[in-house]
Amino acid sequence: MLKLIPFSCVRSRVHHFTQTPIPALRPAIESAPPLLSVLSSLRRLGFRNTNLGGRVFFCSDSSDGSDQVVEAQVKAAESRADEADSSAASAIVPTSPRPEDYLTVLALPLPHRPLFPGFYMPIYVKDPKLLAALHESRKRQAPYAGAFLLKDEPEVDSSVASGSETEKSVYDLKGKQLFNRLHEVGTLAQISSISGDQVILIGHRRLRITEMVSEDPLTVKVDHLKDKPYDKDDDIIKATSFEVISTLRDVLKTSSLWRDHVQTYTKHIGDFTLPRLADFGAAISGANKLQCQQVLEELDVYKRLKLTLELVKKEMEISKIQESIAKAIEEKISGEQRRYLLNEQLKAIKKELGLETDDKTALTGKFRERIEPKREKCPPHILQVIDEELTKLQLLEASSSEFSVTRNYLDWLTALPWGEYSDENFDVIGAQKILDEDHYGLSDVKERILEFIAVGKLRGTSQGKIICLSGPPGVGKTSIGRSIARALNRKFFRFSVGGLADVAEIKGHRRTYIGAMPGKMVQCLKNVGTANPLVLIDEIDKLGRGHAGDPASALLELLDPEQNANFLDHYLDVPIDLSKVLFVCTANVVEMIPNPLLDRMEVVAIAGYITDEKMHIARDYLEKTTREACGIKPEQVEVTDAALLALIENYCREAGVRNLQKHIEKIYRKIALRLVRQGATIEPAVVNTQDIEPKEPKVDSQDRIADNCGLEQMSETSVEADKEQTELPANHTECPANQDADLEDKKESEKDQESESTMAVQKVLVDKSHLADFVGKPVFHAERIYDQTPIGVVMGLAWTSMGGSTLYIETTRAEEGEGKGALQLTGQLGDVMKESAQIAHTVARAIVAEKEPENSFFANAKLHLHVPSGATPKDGPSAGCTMITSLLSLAMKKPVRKDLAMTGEVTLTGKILPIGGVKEKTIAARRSEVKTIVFPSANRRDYDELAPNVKEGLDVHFVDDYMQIFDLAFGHEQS
Ligand SMILES: Nc1ncnc2c1ncn2[C@@H]1O[C@H](COP(=O)(O)OP(=O)(O)OP(=O)(O)O)[C@@H](O)[C@H]1O
Repeated sequence: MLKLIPFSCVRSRVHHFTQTPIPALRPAIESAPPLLSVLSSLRRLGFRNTNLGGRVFFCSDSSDGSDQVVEAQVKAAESRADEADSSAASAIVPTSPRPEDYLTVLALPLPHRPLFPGFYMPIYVKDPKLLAALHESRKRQAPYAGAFLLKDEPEVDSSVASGSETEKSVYDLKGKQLFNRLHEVGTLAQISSISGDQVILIGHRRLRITEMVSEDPLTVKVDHLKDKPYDKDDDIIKATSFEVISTLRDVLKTSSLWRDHVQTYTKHIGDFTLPRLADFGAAISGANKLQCQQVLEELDVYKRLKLTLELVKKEMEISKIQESIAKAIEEKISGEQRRYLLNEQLKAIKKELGLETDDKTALTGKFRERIEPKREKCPPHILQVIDEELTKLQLLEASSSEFSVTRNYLDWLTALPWGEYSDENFDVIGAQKILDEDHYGLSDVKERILEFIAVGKLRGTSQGKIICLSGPPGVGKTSIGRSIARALNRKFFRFSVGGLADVAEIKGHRRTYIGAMPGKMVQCLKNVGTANPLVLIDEIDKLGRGHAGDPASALLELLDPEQNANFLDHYLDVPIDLSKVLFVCTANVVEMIPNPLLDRMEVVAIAGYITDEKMHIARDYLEKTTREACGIKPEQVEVTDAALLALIENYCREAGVRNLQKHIEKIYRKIALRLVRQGATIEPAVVNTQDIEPKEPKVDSQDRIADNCGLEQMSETSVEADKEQTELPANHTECPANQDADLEDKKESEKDQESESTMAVQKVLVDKSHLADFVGKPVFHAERIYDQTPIGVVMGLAWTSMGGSTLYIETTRAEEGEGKGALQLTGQLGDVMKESAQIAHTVARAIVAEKEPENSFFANAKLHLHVPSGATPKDGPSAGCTMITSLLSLAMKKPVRKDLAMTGEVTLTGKILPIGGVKEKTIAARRSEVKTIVFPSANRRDYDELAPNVKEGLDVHFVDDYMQIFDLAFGHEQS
């Protein structure tokens, strides 16, 4: 590029320099030939060149004695000089074409921004005719055209139209259409270079279109505009320009892009007169095209400066925001980098000091350390797998997924208790003590465990076994499991398989799956840390069907003593010895356990508890634990036997004791609340919350009152508190005599009491009479719906998963008429029960025919047999004998004996077959106050095994044939 610059002293011969270009040079420069031509023109004009510090200076002695110097930045120029049409070489020349030479110009549309004087702008000319015309004008040494900003198309929504579409339609504009779309004011642009369809324009001065001359290519007549005259010493103009400059300077500090603009401009134009300053500011700002056009159209220099100031100020704000965004991001990134670097440094330092080895080494060390103490007991094949995996771990890349799989695998392998066994307890007496400590009764289970211990003692080692405890809910199956573990000194692990449907829960997932885990058994071993725990598999009768494999079969492998010495978990993939594990399963209904599983178990049935047993459990176990759990001391509370009995008989009649436990908890929670309300704290001593005496002065009198009312001692404060809360009960009237007798003593001791009263506390008494205060009104039990069974109604005994219960068979005549004999059944009866009703009908008919030949009841009566409660589904053959009795009662119009209940399957010939659930049924019969029970003879053994307290007071008959029942049921009436 060529530029005239001030240059005072290049050589001694050079005297001064003027900024004015040499008139002789003008033609050469104006025609903008390639650089080499310029250089040769200069030389022809007598300039000599000299090289100073990489720059070439052209010097010449002028006729008036002054030197004029032209500096050529040859370095940049030379590289472009090779291109014949080099635009850069034609350069920004601070000379202007004469207006009279360019009154008619080609109109170039600018789609994006106007061109400001002194600035470059590349544009693309797609119109071939226009391009040809531009080439032509360059050839004619008149490389100037008018550049005008295009107006937005009014109907096109610029936000919707995509950029490329807009551009395309702009290039398609021609002639009049294009003319109408051009802004009036534009710039005289020097065509610096043309390469392909790219044209580089250099802005010179403002133009205004006056009229269109020709359409294709669009040529227009123009006026050359001049800035309005202005006073450059005017204070306001000065101040505005300074503000523009200072704002520009501020922006320059932050924006490197602007810095480049300024450098280029200063280097090549360097014209910072006020109009140019305004143009410069607007041109380099990021303002939109209309704002820029506004600046271009403004000929008043002051106004232009003001417009520019607005734009640069806005630019300043934007650059501030940009700076803060950049800063924030930089801070974040540098913060993270810093942390990373520090961590790396820390690692390196630790490694250097030997404090820490790298991840892999540390991990391997950890696993080796873990397995080392177990090495002796660990089976060799396991050790081999561990060693192989450790070697593999060392070879794997720490970030690879394989690495984490191997690490987790090793974690499990090394954490398992290989060959670790807890010392077993072979002390039968000690074990019995522990079992009795935790549970009342359950003698069958306890006996079985003691046998197990005895065998273990004799053998010197115990064998893994599967015991299945079956029984209704809440009879202590789960809790005795825990107690057995304690008695055997084994670790306890419980898992419930109720609803379990995925085999992977038992056998684990293969290691290749993401998030793979070993099965429950391996988790159990890791958890308990010994290889001989007691594993309680809860709810085995509720095992799910299985959507991925059959969980029952997987359990089979786990439980079978033949197979489980080499149990293979999918995740571990090495055989584990589970033969020393004692499995205890629990189930409510044994029949629901898959047969192959049941076959391998020793089933110990736990029937429900009778009232007497429940009393013991409540008194000695449930009450104790609940009291402790509530933080109540024994001396602070008394629950009477009568209250407990009422609770069992009226509120908690089910087979188990869970409901009883809940009720006891409820009572104790209420007691705790009362005690707290009454201010019970450290010194518990006294009182029945129900039977409150106003004053209680002396110890001897207290004893007497306590005898009558359950009141032992009372403080003033507690009395006051209780007066507010409790009404005096009925039995309060029993006490006045004592009160009267002690009245004087009370008065005397009142003063003494006052000082001690704050610490005294009441004792809460729970009696049958006010049990409802604690647990609400008793629940109505519909088990015994008839006090005296009417004709056609007989009580049967049933067994359910919740324990035993009594049920009635009701028969009545629905219709009568010659030959109408039929039987209708209701009560949600299953197929087996329906069949047994049909059998009963036939047998009953045969008996009547034999006993009362003239009785045509069955032949002519349509009968209806119903079993309440209708909403409960029922099934089974054991109600056969009850149905016959009910039908016979109706046919012979005789009610059955009072307090009789029966159960037994009947054959068509009247034979009685055995039934199940003898204990449950006996207990249920007792609950319903039945005195006489009929069981099949085949069940005699089951009955004999029952505890004496269960059998106490019952008249039980064992029968083979229905006729025996007939005699029992109706014989009594006859007699
Ligand atoms: N004979 C007993 N002696 C002392 N407490 C008992 C006795 N039987 C049951 N319990 C208590 O009853 C509560 C319920 O027992 P548990 O949960 O073991 O019943 P479960 O038979 O396992 O019931 P489910 O079949 O519903 O699982 C426990 O708190 C337990 O301590």
